[in-house]
Formats: sequence, structure tokens, C-alpha cells
Amino acid sequence: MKIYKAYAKVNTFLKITGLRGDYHEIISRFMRVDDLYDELSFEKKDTPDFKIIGSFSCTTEQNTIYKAYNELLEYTKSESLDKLMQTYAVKVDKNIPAFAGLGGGSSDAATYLKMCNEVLHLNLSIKELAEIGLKVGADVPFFIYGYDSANVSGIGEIVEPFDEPLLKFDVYTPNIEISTPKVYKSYRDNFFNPINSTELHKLKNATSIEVLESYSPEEANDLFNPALKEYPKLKKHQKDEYYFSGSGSSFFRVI
Ligand SMILES: C[C@@](CO)(OP(=O)(O)O)[C@H](O)COP(=O)(O)OP(=O)(O)OC[C@H]1O[C@@H](n2ccc(N)nc2=O)[C@H](O)[C@@H]1O
Ligand SMILES: Nc1ncnc2c1ncn2[C@@H]1O[C@H](COP(=O)(O)OP(=O)(O)O)[C@@H](O)[C@H]1O
Repeated sequence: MKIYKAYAKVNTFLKITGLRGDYHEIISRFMRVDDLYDELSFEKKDTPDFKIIGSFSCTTEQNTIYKAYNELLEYTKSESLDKLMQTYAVKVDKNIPAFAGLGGGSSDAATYLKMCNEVLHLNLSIKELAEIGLKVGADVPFFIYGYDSANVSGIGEIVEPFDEPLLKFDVYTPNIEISTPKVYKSYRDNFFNPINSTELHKLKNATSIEVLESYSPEEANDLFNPALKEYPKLKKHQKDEYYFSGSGSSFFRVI
């Protein structure tokens, strides 16, 4: 059976531009991490119930892959999708740490959607897959598009490729389970200060290296200070030259 790679990402910068209901609008540079990925495949099974094989800390119902299956079924009403998941389990060799700001769950969901589209010849466009994926999580569209580097805005649904070399990262993930909603809420309650349009324009056009060379870790990621406030233990894991990815807990350095 074919093996599909679900890559991790880092946010080389992440700035808040405003609010949208309970969500925050962002401008963020997402970059694929080339040497960190989960491996997904379909594996024949004996019982008809939906099955994910792999080591997860959540239930099947909470798994982003199961959520992606439900959204895809809702959108396509495909009987062949139903049949596929009665006959095959989704096997996941999990390498991306969870609660890490590396988008592991989102990347698995995106990869699963692309696998189904390919295997079942659903003929869904990338745009349609990104729309379905957005219902599973804000990070999913980036992984659907599959760019090496992209400016991601809105709440995650606007994905524009950015032309720059793919960087190599040393990623370090402290064993701290960070809640993304808790970090965003802390930003809203304690640090709310959306960037202006001049800075937005500058960031959108700067390379990741240019941003990392001119911004401190706190400046490059608006969620770093809120994460430090909510999870003070993070502080002792902060090392020189390491930046914070998404809502954490991972730090990364360009190598
Ligand atoms: C912070 C980022 C940066 O890439 O990712 P992670 O660090 O979690 O990987 C994303 O914005 C997270 O994306 P994701 O983890 O997919 O978020 P979702 O599951 O859609 O949303 C979880 C919760 O986070 C908050 N949320 C999420 C995205 C966003 N733009 N604004 C928000 O306020 C909302 O409270 C939402 O209910
Ligand atoms: N396929 C999946 N892989 C990893 N975690 C998942 C998955 N599906 C659901 N989760 C749950 O999502 C949360 C963390 O999501 P994850 O994408 O790994 O982290 P982050 O959003 O910080 O990058 C945890 O509650 C985890 O149990």
C-alpha cells in the first residue's frame, strides 16, 4: 500500500491582525519541516467500524482524521468513501509530537483528505479540499495546498505561496501540553495589540530569514508571550536563537 507523508510546519512568524468572532485573524509564514512527518496508509481490516491504527492520546471521535472523514462524507455523500472506510483502516506512523505547534493533527487530516481524493477519484479541486479541511481546523488548508512556504492569513483559509528557499530547522519540543484556545484567549485578554497595515505589508514581503534576523522571538510570534504567561515552565526551555512555533510548545532554530 502506498505511504503518504504528512509533514510538520513551523510558523517562522505569526502576528495577529484582528478578531473574527471567537477566532483571531493572523498573518503568518508557514514553512514545511522537511525531515519531520507522519506516515499514513490504508490497511485492510476485518471489522466494518471506522478504525485508525496508531498511537494517539485522543479518542477516534476526537481524531482529526475521523473529523476529516465526516466532513468529506458530508460534502460528497460518496458511497465509495463509506465502503473504503469499512474495508480499510487508516494506519498512522506518528512522528510529529502532539500539542506542539507543529500542526501534526492538521497535517494528518489534510493528507487523509488528499489520499481519499486520489484513491477514490473524487476529482475534488485543491480549493474544495481546503474548504472541507478548514472545517476540521484552521491549519488544515496550508497542508492541503502543500507549499514549502506560504503566507497564511484570515483565520488560516487564505494560503498564498511565498517564494523562498526551504530552510532546515532544529526543532525542540518541551513536554508541555499546550492548549491552542487557551493561548489565543490569553492573547486577547492580556496582550491584544494587532499589527498595523505598514508592518503587515513589510512582513508579507520579507523572507523568513530576514524576519528572524530582525525580530526577537517575542516579536516574531504574538502567541509567545501569552504562552509564557499561561505556561511559565516554558521559560526554562527557551534557548538562545530559538524561536517559538504557533501556540507552542515547540521551539525551532534555523540550521
Ligand atoms: C496557532 C496555530 C498557528 O499555526 O496553530 P498551532 O500552533 O495550534 O499548530 C493556528 O492558528 C491554530 O490552528 P488550529 O490548531 O488548527 O486551530 P483550530 O483547531 O481551528 O482552533 C482551535 C481554537 O483556537 C482558537 N483559534 C484558532 C485559530 C485562529 N486563527 N484563531 C483562534 O482564536 C479558537 O479558540 C479555536 O476554537
Ligand atoms: N491526528 C492527530 N494527530 C495528533 N493529535 C491529534 C490528532 N487528532 C486529534 N488530535 C488531538 O489534537 C490535539 C493536538 O493537536 P496537534 O495538531 O498535534 O497539535 P498542535 O495543534 O499544537 O500542532 C491533541 O488534543 C490531540 O489529542
